[in-house]
Amino acid sequence: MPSLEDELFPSTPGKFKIDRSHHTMNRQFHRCFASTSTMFLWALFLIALTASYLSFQSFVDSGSRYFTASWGGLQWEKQVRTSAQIHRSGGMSVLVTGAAGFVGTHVSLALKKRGDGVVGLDNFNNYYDPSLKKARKAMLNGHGIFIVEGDINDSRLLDKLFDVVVFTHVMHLAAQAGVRYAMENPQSYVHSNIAGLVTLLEACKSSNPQPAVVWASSSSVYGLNDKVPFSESDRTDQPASLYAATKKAGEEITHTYNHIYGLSITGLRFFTVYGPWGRPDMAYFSFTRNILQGKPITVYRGKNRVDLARDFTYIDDIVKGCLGSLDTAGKSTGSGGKKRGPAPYRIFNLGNTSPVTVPVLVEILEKHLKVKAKRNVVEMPGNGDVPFTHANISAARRELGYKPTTDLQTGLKKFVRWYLSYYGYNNRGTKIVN
Ligand SMILES: O=C(O)[C@H]1O[C@H](OP(=O)(O)OP(=O)(O)OC[C@H]2O[C@@H](n3ccc(=O)[nH]c3=O)[C@H](O)[C@@H]2O)[C@H](O)[C@@H](O)[C@@H]1O
Repeated sequence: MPSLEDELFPSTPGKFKIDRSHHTMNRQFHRCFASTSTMFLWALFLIALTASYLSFQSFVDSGSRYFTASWGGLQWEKQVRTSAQIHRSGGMSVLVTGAAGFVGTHVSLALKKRGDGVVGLDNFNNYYDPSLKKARKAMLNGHGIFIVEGDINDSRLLDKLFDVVVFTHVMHLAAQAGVRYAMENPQSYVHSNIAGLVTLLEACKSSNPQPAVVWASSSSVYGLNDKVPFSESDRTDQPASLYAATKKAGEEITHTYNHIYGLSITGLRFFTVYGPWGRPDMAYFSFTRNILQGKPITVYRGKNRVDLARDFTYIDDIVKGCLGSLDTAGKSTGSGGKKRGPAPYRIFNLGNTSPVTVPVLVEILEKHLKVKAKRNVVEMPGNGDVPFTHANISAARRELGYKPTTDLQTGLKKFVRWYLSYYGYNNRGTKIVN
């Protein structure tokens, strides 16, 4: 039988080595542990020691979180409140996630300009050049819009924001975008488009009153659907990329929050949005950069040498669709995390209804840039792309008053003008050296 001494101090090499040949010490140990009351005291002492260690650890943890967090404090709360203030009668206070993103910047600005309260949230990740996001933020700051630097996965931050402001609406645009990047970094899509979405919906559902939620789905949910034009009632169960799959999952997830908790939900299927302050990862943007720098561009082509086509949609039209969605959203019905009645669940295509092929996109850019592109035409790799997109927008026209007015020629002209000025080119496409 092992002695009590062996059980308390197992002879693990290197730990608590006791010199067994030392008689005096041995006797002292036996005396020490002989009575049960001494043992009890030792046990109490050990428990107290462990407990104080654990509480010290949690103090250190929360302390470091407090010191490293880029949000919180009285001054911060004041900035959030001021930014959320409504300056028109019947206006709304909107939390815009992904506010330093392309669509987020334009929507935030449009809301602020018409007198609504806006608080932005963005994690400024480096999926593409964060300096462009910082520049958008600076522009928004200049218009009195405060952008909180934080992640939609941070439930403490979201709860805090809902504590500080009574948001009537949430415009949820934060996401991991990009169709082809999903093969490189699949986890980031799950992190933002699934986990982040759920964290945000949890905060919305628990908020009292609940806000109405309008969020960005994607035309990519139509996947391999070949019935044209794409209508909201068409099949969306054949996604061609993980990106599309996470957006489709978002549509199902938001449905459950509508069904169980009474959140008012509007999902917007954006069709290849482009324009000034756009996303550098998208074709029209990266083509422009390469053409100006004299570098080749890769133009994908579909099977049987068929050109790929997109229903490119100009940002100002998309903004009108977003504001129309917020204006017609209808209230959430839940409170205290409980549904009190049915709430609206809507999905709309926001497209342009006139697809243009990628080679024509390149021709338009060449014309506006006055520079010839070096094309490298390759067969579309199996990387999640779909051959074409084409929106049927009758539902959005009917319910939101959505009516796109900018064709690709006009929209790209505005984009090119912005690009040249932002990146310091003169209007002949020559870089201005300071
Ligand atoms: O409509 C949408 O829902 C999606 O629109 C875009 O996705 P995509 O249409 O693929 O836009 P681009 O990446 O700009 O590509 C446009 C077209 O150019 C083609 N392309 C792209 C890149 C390239 O180097 N070469 C090239 O020919 C693509 O195959 C595609 O046909 C966005 O990137 C997605 O985030 C968005 O959800």
